[in-house]
Amino acid sequence: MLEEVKKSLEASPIVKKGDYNYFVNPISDGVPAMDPKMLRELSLAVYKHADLDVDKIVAVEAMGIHLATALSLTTDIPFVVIRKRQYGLEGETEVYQKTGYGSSNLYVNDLHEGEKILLIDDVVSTGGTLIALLNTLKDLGLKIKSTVAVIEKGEGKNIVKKETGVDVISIIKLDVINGKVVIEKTIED
Ligand SMILES: O=P(O)(O)OC[C@H]1O[C@H](OP(=O)(O)OP(=O)(O)O)[C@H](O)[C@@H]1O
Ligand code: HPA
Repeated sequence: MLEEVKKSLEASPIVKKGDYNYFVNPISDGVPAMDPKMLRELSLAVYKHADLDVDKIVAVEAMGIHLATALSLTTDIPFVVIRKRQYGLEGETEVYQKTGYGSSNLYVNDLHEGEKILLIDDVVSTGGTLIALLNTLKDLGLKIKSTVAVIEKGEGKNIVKKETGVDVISIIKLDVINGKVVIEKTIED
């Protein structure tokens, strides 16, 4: 298990975004093309390790969406997307997200006090995105049963734990060292 995922990640090109070493991969970018076997493998790993006693799967735009879709098709749990687009719907909540290379506003819709959720995204790196979202989702009175970042880059998970107290489930931990992706561990090791 996860051998194809590891191979694909190790082959990721690195592009510079300012000082930030950004790896490019099907899981985090949809580039190059995603092998459906790999998506199934990742989805199965999330299925095995996350708490699925939830009302909704919550995806973060853009690169949480395919992961949430795959999990939703396996579990029959509905999913909702936290978008970068503002709709101005009643109850919409704005969240400011900052990553290692940019920032934007995110918009939370159709999540209601007391609902149990599984939050899923592709990568946790500086933790900026998950920290901002977890704080907002807690303020909205949601019960966050699982938080998944399929890939943990660097110290992302520890930073989120320190700032929010939340344990992020990650399937693969990696870092970029000397211009290359190095896999540090997987959830199965
Ligand atoms: O831990 P952090 O440093 O916050 O990085 C993680 C975030 O960065 C990427 O999002 P991005 O805003 O690039 O959007 P995308 O999903 O549309 O690529 C990724 O999808 C995560 O949401
Ligand atoms: O290096 C990265 N690659 C892809 N997505 C990301 N999201 C945060 N960092 C990265």
